[in-house]
Amino acid sequence: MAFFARPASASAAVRIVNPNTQNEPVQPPRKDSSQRRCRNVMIYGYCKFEDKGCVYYHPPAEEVIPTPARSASPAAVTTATSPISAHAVNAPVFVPKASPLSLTSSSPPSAPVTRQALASSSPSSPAPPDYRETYAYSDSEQVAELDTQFYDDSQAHFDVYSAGYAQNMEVPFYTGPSQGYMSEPLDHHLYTPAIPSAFVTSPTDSHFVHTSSELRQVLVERSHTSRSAPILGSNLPEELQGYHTFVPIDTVSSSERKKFFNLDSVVYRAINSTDGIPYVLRRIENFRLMQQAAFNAIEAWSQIRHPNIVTVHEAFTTRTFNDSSLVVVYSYYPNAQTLFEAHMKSTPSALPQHILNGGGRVLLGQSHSLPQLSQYGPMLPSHFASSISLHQLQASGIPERVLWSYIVQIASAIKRVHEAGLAVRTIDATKILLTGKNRVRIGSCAVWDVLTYDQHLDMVALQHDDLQQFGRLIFALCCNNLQATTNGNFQKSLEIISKTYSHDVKNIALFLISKNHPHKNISTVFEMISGRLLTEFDDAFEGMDRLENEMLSELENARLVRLLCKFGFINERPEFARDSRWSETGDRYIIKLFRDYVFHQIDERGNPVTNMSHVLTCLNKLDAGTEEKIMLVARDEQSCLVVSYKDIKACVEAAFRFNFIFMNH
Ligand SMILES: Nc1ncnc2c1ncn2[C@@H]1O[C@H](COP(=O)(O)OP(=O)(O)OP(=O)(O)O)[C@@H](O)[C@H]1O
Repeated sequence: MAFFARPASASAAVRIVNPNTQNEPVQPPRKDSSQRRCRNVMIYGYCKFEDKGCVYYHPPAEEVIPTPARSASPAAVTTATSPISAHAVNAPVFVPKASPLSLTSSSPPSAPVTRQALASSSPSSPAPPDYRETYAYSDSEQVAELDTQFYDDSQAHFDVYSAGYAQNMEVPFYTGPSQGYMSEPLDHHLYTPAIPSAFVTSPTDSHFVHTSSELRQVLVERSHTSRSAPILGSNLPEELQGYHTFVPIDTVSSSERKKFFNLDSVVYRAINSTDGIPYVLRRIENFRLMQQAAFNAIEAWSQIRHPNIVTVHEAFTTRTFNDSSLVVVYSYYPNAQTLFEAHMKSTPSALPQHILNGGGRVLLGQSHSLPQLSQYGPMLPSHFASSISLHQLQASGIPERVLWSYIVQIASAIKRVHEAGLAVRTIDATKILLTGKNRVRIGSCAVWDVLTYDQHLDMVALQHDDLQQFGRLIFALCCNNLQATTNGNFQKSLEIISKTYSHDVKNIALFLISKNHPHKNISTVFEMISGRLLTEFDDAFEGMDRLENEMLSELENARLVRLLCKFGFINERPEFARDSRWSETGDRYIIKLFRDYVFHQIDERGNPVTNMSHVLTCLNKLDAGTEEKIMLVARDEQSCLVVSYKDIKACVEAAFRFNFIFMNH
């Protein structure tokens, strides 16, 4: 009989051998099934399928060492040939291959074993061991739950496969019924559970981070956007200053030229050849650089790293576009929208008429209104849906909580810039980007500094102007109108703010747009909004907790992919075909059997079992190298190995190292 025996020192694997063939040096021809001793008898001393069509040999009762009495305590069930406990190795009941008739006519799975039934079962009345009992021994608390699960699953399996059974009689490999895997209890230490509701203020929503499923959708959409292909025949340069694959971000017809305030401007996404990362290139058309020193501002801006500022990377001039253009390069945020696009640009066609007529008006600042708006979600980009729905309804502004979040973030960005001795100069709804849920970043920085270099403007005045722009922005957002403070709209806008928002909002907005205020600077602004900062901190930290939790579950993927790669490297190497024993010996043999155990399970009708949770459970346990033991059965069913995940992990590591060394020499 051929089997693999690891040196005792190298592995804790326990071999379960067939006693009839123990001394045979080579693999014998396969016996007729009727002569082969039933594995259930070998393991459990008993086969519950003996009278139900099991074709294997069942020795008379006196030949079999009796199975120990059942007990609710973790009793060991020993076998005639193995000193180990079948329960201890989680050995599933061996269901014999039998004629289709005998199995299809077998009775449906037995009724579930309840905790009461287990407790009342007499120790002196031997019964076929049942792997439900394994759970009872290991954790009695789980029995009731597992019983139900087991029974339902097995019933379902019975029905699902019964039709196709007769066609699948050539069973190449078998390790036990699939029900065992379906009811396998997960070791929750190996999995990342959803964040417990006690850890967050709201189990479903958080201010800065989407729910898990939304987050995934948003990230996938961003990934798609940043990989979108360039438009063919767009006449864009193939390469410019180390950037390639140009894609215009905001495609507009030539009749409606985009403006950077009053200058013609185009925004592209392009990939940097050095780091392979996409960037945004803002091109200002027809700009002639008179002095190289104008780029000093770019140098200063590129030093600024702030979570609410779109980082400036570099700038250059070019004639590639058949004019003289200034190009400033920024970090790229896929699917970013300007505050104007997100909150002010009307999309009337996307809204039902009764809403447009005012019937759907909702009170601002009351977050409980938001869920009702989800019905319009599909028309809106999902990543902004929860924060912009109110605005898409053309109500007069945005919720107060969101507004304060913007105010705090923009104030923080301004403070950083002013402290660096610069002025922002682009605090405008068309230049501030919404890059995530309630996350804003001031974009297009530095362009004005280059454009107006020769005007030698006073920095203090420019910083003062920043605060006024900030005030105008708050008015615009509250009133949903870019012209809220001009064209005679001021009084009306003030009324809207007074009616809709808190006194604090009105105060800060008025303070910011005021002229000649003696103590007007960004530090005073922070004194005024200090009461709102803690809410931002709290929400930001909660967002971090959520993201960390999401990250944890993704880490599992990386671990599992690495493991799968190792399997791929080790198993069935065609270049070793000359050595037919390549995967039949040593560590590789255990790995091969384990691979079968994980991926090539078949059910009692010979159908492949594609149970992902079984695969994930096994791989996670393998990665963790647990002490839990499993029984691996050779393809010829002549030998079994009882090994722990820890042993298998050691085998994988050793074989992988061997492969690696071998391939590198
Ligand atoms: N750094 C960036 N990352 C991702 N997208 C950006 C970035 N900067 C700008 N965009 C996007 O490019 C598009 C055009 O930007 P632009 O500043 O021209 O906005 P706009 O609304 O067209 O303003 P204007 O009315 O002044 O032309 C906007 O949709 C904006 O979201």
